[in-house]
Amino acid sequence: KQADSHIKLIQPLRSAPTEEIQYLEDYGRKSARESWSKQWHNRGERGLPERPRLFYGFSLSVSQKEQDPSTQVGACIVNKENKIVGIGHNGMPDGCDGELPWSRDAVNKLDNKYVYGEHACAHTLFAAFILDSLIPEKNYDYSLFE
Ligand SMILES: Nc1ccn([C@H]2C[C@H](O)[C@@H](COP(=O)(O)O)O2)c(=O)n1
Repeated sequence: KQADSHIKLIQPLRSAPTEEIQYLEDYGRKSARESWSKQWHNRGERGLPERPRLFYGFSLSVSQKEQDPSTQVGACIVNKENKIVGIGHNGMPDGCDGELPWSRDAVNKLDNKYVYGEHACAHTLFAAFILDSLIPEKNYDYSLFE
């Protein structure tokens, strides 16, 4: 799909220091609550551009929804206009929560999550494309993000 070349996938570094993760999570929540349009083109106090930092914050926040007991990964898909077109996390396919195993090293490979689980980026990308095809006018409510 042509849109592929226009999107950026933003995922937090798993090795980020705890305090930075906490900061980004708080930042994501705070930004969702407040009107921050005036800051949109500004740089944050830590020197990072506001938007990537905000997208990181959302990714980190949504990763907390994941049920995988060992690793929670969030993803945020942003189009060429820097609008969020998808947000999601790793996990089992929709509708299969509670049905499939979370084991990592069971002897029988079919008892391991890796056979069934979806990476956060794939899960989110898929959902974004479904949304895109269901609403071709792209008339999403982006007011929260602008
Ligand atoms: N880029 C990545 C890498 C991994 N994940 C997910 C896939 C699994 O649910 C989990 C890894 O589990 P572990 O081997 O750490 O028990 O993380 C992802 O979504 N995106």
